[in-house]
Amino acid sequence: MRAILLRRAASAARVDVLLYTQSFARTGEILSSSLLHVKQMHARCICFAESAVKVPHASVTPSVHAGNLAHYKCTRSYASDTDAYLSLVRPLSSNKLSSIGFHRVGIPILGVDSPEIWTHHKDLRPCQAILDEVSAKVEPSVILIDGKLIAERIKQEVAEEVARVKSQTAGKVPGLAMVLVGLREDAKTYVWSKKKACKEVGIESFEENLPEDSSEEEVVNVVGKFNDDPSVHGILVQLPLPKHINEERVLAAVNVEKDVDGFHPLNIGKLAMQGRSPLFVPCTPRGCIELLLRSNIDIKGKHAVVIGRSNIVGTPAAMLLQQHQATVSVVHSYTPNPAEITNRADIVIAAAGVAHLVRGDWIKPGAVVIDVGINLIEDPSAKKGYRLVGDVCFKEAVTKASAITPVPGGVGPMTIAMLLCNTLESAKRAFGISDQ
Ligand SMILES: Nc1nc(=O)c2c([nH]1)NC[C@@H]1CN(c3ccc(C(=O)N[C@@H](CCC(=O)O)C(=O)O)cc3)C=[N+]21
Repeated sequence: MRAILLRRAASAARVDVLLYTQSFARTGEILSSSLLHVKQMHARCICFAESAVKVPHASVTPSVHAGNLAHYKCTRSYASDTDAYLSLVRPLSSNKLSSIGFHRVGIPILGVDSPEIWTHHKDLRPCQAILDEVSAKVEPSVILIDGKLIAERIKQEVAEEVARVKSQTAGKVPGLAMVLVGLREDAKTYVWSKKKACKEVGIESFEENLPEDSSEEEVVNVVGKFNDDPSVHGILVQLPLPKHINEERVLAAVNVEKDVDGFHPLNIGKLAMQGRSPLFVPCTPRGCIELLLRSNIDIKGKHAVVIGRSNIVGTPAAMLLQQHQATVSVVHSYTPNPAEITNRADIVIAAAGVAHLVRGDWIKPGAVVIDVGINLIEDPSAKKGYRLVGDVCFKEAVTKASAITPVPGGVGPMTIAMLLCNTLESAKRAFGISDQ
């Protein structure tokens, strides 16, 4: 099964090297040294990890990204064999790959097992190298959409409203519960920043940390406990969950009236329908729209292109843009001409999870670019040795766009601000308090 998937993926992506491992975290160092070879060969490479971990290890991610030779994307979990399976650490030429069976067959790859792998890194010149050449050409009129600032304003509004709720309910405040399974570093950071934001605006936060090997039953039980707790108005199950846990079942267990992430099928379903109002809209897509609205950017009648089709960003973002009267195209890893389609967009929302996927030539002059990506890339000049970049090659796009969000400081802080808004709205519904 795994061999078939790997072969399919390799032929789809026209890669030279395929690295496969059970977990980036465990095999980081081995991968790093293999990737050095890859780098020297100027090969195209894809790394797979069985665990759905995308970013975490500085030791791996920067190497993967070094020189933009590689793009990687963790796929869904496959059959879980025993040891870390690092079979294909083979920096081979394409010819050699063919000789061992990795043909460029070009078959369409469809079906549930198809991994989401982007294959459009045509230009192997690292984005960084081009940057300095173009930086002189930046349009002075381009608007930098400051997500951090806008999120701060929203947090102030939320804080004022929380105070009003408190005074009208003899001291009751909104409550947000977070369920974290396992000990992923990045997840802990996110949960920490969400708790901090809650504190800033007067929302009470609850946290339940479950061990990585918890059973689905245990996770569902914790969700149930928060469902029954009247001081909790929002429940957030931090994603991704460990692979032995059925995400669909856990998310469906969240009381739809406390689903501040907006991931409950009923909320998503209503979002997809005309004339229905979901109780909650997913935070990141809502944050993108809010950035547009608060920057006085018209959505109505505009052509919007959403890059990526995930359940948590791409798909709900496309639905939300339609609710706002945009004409929407969704570009994904099987779209043959993503640059061409994106180049027709007035508004681009990039949510593919691939660093620097969107290059300058993808952007129509004057387009508005919202970059949802959060990717770590190697940067020796940075204190930690890596830095955060988006799905958009910022310095190229900034020469074309009329407005653009940075990473960090763009969509990220808005996700948290929208979570606070959703929690506040939920509490107001529970307390029977209307908007003033
Ligand atoms: N059930 C669930 N709901 C989520 O909303 C959810 C999730 N699971 N799993 C993980 C992702 C990721 N996420 C982020 C939130 C804020 C920033 C953020 O504030 N980023 C800052 C900086 C971060 C930094 O510097 O490290 C920025 O972009 O400026 C990033 C990422 C929410 N997620």
